[in-house]
Amino acid sequence: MLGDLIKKTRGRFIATALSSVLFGLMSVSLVALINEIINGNAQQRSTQFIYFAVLASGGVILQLISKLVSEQLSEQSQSVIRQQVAEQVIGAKLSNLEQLGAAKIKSCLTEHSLNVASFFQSLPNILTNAVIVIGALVYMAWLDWRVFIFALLTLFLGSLGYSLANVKAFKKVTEAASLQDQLFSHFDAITAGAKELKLNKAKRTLFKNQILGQAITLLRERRLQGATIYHIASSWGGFMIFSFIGGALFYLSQTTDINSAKTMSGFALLFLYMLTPLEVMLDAIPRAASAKASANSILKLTTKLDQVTETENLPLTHFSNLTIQSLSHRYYHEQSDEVFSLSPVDLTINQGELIYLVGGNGSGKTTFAKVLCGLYEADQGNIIVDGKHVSINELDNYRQLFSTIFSDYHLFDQLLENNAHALEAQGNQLIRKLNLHHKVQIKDGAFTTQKLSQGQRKRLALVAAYLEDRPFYLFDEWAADQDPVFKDVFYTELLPELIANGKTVFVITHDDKYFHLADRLLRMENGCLTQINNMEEHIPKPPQDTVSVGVKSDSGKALIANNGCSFVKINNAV
Ligand SMILES: Nc1ncnc2c1ncn2[C@@H]1O[C@H](COP(=O)(O)OP(=O)(O)OP(=O)(O)O)[C@@H](O)[C@H]1O
Repeated sequence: MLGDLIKKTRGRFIATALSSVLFGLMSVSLVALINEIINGNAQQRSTQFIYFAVLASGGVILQLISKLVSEQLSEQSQSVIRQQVAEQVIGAKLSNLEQLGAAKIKSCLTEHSLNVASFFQSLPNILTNAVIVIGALVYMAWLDWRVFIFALLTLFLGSLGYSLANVKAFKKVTEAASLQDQLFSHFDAITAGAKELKLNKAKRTLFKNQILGQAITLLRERRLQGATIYHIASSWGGFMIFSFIGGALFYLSQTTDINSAKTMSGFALLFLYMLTPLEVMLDAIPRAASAKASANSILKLTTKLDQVTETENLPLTHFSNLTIQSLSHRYYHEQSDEVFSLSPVDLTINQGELIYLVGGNGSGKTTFAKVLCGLYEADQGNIIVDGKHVSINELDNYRQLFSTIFSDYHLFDQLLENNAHALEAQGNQLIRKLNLHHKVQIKDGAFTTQKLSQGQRKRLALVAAYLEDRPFYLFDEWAADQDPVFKDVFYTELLPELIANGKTVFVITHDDKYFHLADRLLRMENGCLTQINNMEEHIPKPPQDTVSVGVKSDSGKALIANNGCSFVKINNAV
């Protein structure tokens, strides 16, 4: 993942790395120069001061450049990761997304991306400090090779302690990363379940303390455990550094042949100068571990998102007949070890047909609709459009035939049409037709509001679907939350209008009152699709008397109350 990031931010990464390395080199040279100035003679000093001025001002400028470019690098890397994950999510199969759940995806798009990007941003800083440490070691070797060997030995022991600690700490950090994904699903529940939590104090307390509270505590504990191990390792590293300084000083003070003022002051300067870079590098290790855990989470997510290679062919814009042959789909429920299967379906739909699909809850109507419009890849079977087989790679082109409103539809604020402005007049006309004009309009290619009732929002979704102007319309219980008047408008006006305009319409419905309007009636039962040929038997007889669930009015006449379902005359209303 880091390699990919470096590739995508190459320009800024090279600029940051280069300025950081140069700054590191200048810093070490400055230390060496200071030591030369302290121990040099008066003759050399004027030239040395010129060098000092050049190195110092060059260092300050390079540090500024490095900070500025690194800031840009951080923002760019964050947007690259987010864009990359978002693109993969958008391109993934619907079944993958449903299996993974929104929480994991959100967690990767936010926290995990930020984690990786912020470590990536600190890479140049780590590089600078690494250069300073390496430069200091080289200068040390030049001053005295024995101290240099001693330094290498210390570094080896220090890093050995770190790598041992890292094994344990990384487990905690990885665990924390997956706990964070779970926490995001609880965050979703806070807003999605706001009404339920507000209405039930006991549930709210349990959710707050046991579900959310425990998840937050567990995450905090794992992060803390990981950080504690790293801090202990860091202290071990600090101990090794001071042991080295102490040991080196002891050695230098005991060794007469190298006990020159220049060597001693050189080592003193180096020790002091190396302390901060070493600490920065030690501190970078826990952040690197956390970034690695986040990168792994992102990688795990993206590898579970199957991307389909699309063909160069143009999307389908029309069809005369659409045949599905032995098409089936199955869900596997891991927790209950159960399977729901849609039995192989054979069906031909002709352009301009109005088809109703009926069936009980959980019988598989929505699943079939998703397979029909290509949202789910069928486990077996074929889709044939005008005699041409639709391959998996052409499924996206095939999907462009459909405009759908499922019960969990999402209505975008923007129309998301290339010619959105040109469609405004038509859209506003439809809004008027659906009696929403006093609530909402389309302005600048977007709906002015979505603060509408459930039924009104669904009508607005219908406007958006109409504007898509696709040849095949699929409505999954669209009318379920419409009032009787609009139900009637939908079945008796809107659907026939769509058919009259050459569209094909597939409606999932429970409204038996309108079954007689369909060209064909299909039934789904336990995943089995059948066609109802004797439609009359399934169409309720029109009521012989008019309506009413009634109560007696003051005048003694029965009041008519339309309950929106079937109409029953109650003669003996009291
Ligand atoms: N995303 C999913 N993952 C796993 N199983 C699913 C998924 N969606 C639906 N199911 C299962 O498939 C079966 C059929 O569901 P489906 O939504 O197709 O029924 P339906 O006939 O549309 O029901 P309803 O009338 O209640 O909308 C159900 O038993 C359900 O548990």
